[in-house]
Amino acid sequence: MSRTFEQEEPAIAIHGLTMKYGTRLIQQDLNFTVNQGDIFIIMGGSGCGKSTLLKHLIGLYEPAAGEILYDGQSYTAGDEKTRQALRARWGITFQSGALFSGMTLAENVALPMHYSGIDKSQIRERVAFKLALVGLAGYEDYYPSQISGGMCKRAGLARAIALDPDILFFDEPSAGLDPLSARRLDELILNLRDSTGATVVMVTHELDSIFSVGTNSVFLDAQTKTLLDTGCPVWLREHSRHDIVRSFLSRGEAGQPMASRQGDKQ
Ligand SMILES: Nc1ncnc2c1ncn2[C@@H]1O[C@H](COP(=O)(O)OP(=O)(O)OP(=O)(O)O)[C@@H](O)[C@H]1O
Repeated sequence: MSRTFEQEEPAIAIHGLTMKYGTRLIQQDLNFTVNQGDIFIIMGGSGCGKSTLLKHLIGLYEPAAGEILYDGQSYTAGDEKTRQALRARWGITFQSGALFSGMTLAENVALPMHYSGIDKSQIRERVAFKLALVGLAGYEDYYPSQISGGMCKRAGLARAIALDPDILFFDEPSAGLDPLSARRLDELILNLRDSTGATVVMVTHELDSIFSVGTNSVFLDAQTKTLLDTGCPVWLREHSRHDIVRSFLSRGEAGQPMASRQGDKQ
């Protein structure tokens, strides 16, 4: 499917989404959009439902109510064929979604390619290209145990972009990294967005990341069990009408934005 930035449809539109575990309500009546090319941050206090929202976005859980659309196409109401076609356009990296330790970096990155019908003769070259994109050229034959945590995260990104996804989903991409490696990962995410044109959706607690790469966001509140605000994090820090959002975003020093912002205003 081609990626057209001129189109009016948002990359993702969420209408009246309610999420539950059994009878336990996590969040209700969420309405927001993720635009093409956004680096969209899902934020909020601990336990408010950020990962739960991400899992709904990638179809791991069914909404208790509401609808999720991609490029105007309903995933929620879609049949399995529609859903499969939509999923094929996503790249996903989970915090715990580590690399397979018994496989080299090249084998890890090649894994999704083997299931996608890509010609075997092209795989090695494509893997090398993806590893080069994340700064790991020449590391094809290393095992995860032979490289640093930051490099492992970057290899995870290479695997997530193996099939040229339109949307990248990350859960706490920089968790466990030292500040310098976390910053490098942010820069990489920004570069990948710019070089591949993918939309990025990520859960993160890290204020530095939120401000340096986030072009758009949603703030979930555990108490009211709904979203309080949506928009560019830098803008929300100054202008959210909710004290709790401004105060959450004012904790600590905010770095200068790295992103060439597409949504500095709401
Ligand atoms: N599979 C599950 N079954 C039942 N309850 C769950 C499940 N997963 C998460 N929860 C609960 O749902 C709530 C939201 O969890 P979630 O992990 O989405 O929050 P979060 O905002 O990502 O949290 P954190 O910032 O601490 O990572 C929590 O109270 C959690 O205990």
